[in-house]
Amino acid sequence: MKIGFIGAGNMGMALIKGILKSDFVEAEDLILYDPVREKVEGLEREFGTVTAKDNLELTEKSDVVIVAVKPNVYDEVLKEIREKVTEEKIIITIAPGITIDHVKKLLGRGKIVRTIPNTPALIGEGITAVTYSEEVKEEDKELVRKIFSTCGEIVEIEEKLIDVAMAVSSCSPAFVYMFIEALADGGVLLGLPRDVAYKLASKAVSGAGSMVFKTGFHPGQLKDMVTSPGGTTIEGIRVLEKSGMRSAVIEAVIAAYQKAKGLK
Ligand SMILES: NC(=O)C1=CN([C@@H]2O[C@H](COP(=O)(O)OP(=O)(O)OC[C@H]3O[C@@H](n4cnc5c(N)ncnc54)[C@H](O)[C@@H]3O)[C@@H](O)[C@H]2O)C=CC1
Ligand SMILES: O=C(O)[C@@H]1CCC=N1
Repeated sequence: MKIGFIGAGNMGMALIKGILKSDFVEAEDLILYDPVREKVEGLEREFGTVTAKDNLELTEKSDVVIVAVKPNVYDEVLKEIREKVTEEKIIITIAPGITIDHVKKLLGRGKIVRTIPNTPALIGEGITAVTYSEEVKEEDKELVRKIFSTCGEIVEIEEKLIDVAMAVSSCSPAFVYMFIEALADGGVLLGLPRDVAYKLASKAVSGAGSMVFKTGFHPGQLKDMVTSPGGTTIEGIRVLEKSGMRSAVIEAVIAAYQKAKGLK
């Protein structure tokens, strides 16, 4: 089974490296194209992936094609590969705002899978939201699950919620990095060495995320387990609530979602 990647930028590269770290496919089963040839030739040298001459050759040789270009390049790429897309090929999109209907109109055929991954895929800690066109059979879904499971978790949701998932899990790593920076800055202000502050802050954030994911406890319950009566944490919470932290985060999610509606 051959998996092609059109585009090896930040997200494409995270998925490629996530897949390479697993033993799901051999490196030679990954066929890559990016006009910035150094990106894919570097992978070929390091891992033994295959560099395609162009997107057409990539599509012809691949059973699954993952289109990992910016939303405004999608139309150009889909029109370019159209002649090589057969009924049996699985075409996977990873961009906000690109609907299954839109891809179908441009390609005319193929099994379309719409996903939204995130960059922690690079270390196998990603999560990908997935939705399928009706042409996708159960065995194809199983294959898609296996591909994205090499990069972390997957959730299957209705297409109308994909861009909501994008805001919550694909944009949010950037929001969380800002939070980590801010936590560390606070520590540095109070005298912690910068490297120690990043270690403490990042592990606290990933550990807290895992507590929610793995225990299934309500985040409020976990928060209460940290917050001793009359203690230190509640003092910090008072300041965060006064500063409108929750509302700011909700507004950020809405803004990211709304932006997806106008993309392409
Ligand atoms: N960066 C992220 O965290 C996430 C990105 N996405 C989506 O993934 C897609 C890619 O985003 P990034 O990797 O961040 O962007 P990027 O700009 O880092 O990568 C895009 C890559 O596409 C290549 N490219 C441009 N024209 C091409 C063409 N005609 N054929 C083949 N390759 C071409 C570029 O050279 C570049 O390497 C976007 O649609 C983005 O919305 C989705 C979820 C998360
Ligand atoms: O910022 C962006 O547009 C991309 C899509 C989701 C995360 N990064």
